[in-house]
Amino acid sequence: MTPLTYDGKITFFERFEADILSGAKTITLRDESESHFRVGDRLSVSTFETGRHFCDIQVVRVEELAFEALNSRHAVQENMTLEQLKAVITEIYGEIDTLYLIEYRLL
Ligand SMILES: CC(=O)Nc1cc[nH]c(=O)n1
Repeated sequence: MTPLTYDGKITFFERFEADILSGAKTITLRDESESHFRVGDRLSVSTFETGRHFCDIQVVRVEELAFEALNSRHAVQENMTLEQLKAVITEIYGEIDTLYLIEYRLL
């Protein structure tokens, strides 16, 4: 079998791992420091807390998104309610105006 070559790495909090692996969470919303991902990139995914690798993903969409434009479709793609999603983003990034939506598929 040909080994996977990676274009980069990304980390997720452990609390999101099960949702990613089950396919319930198909996007992630990041700040400008993680806006460099490109469609087609194959990423090694590990936990933020310990760096444990738990899957590989391929980026299928990258889009700038205003916090104010977050809607219930984004929430479904994050497996949360819209209220929960806004609270999680604010908890992670504080007050933030511009996000980067990264949609991915599991490899
Ligand atoms: C580690 C980290 O920043 N994780 C994040 C941030 C935003 N969304 C997400 O799914 N995971």
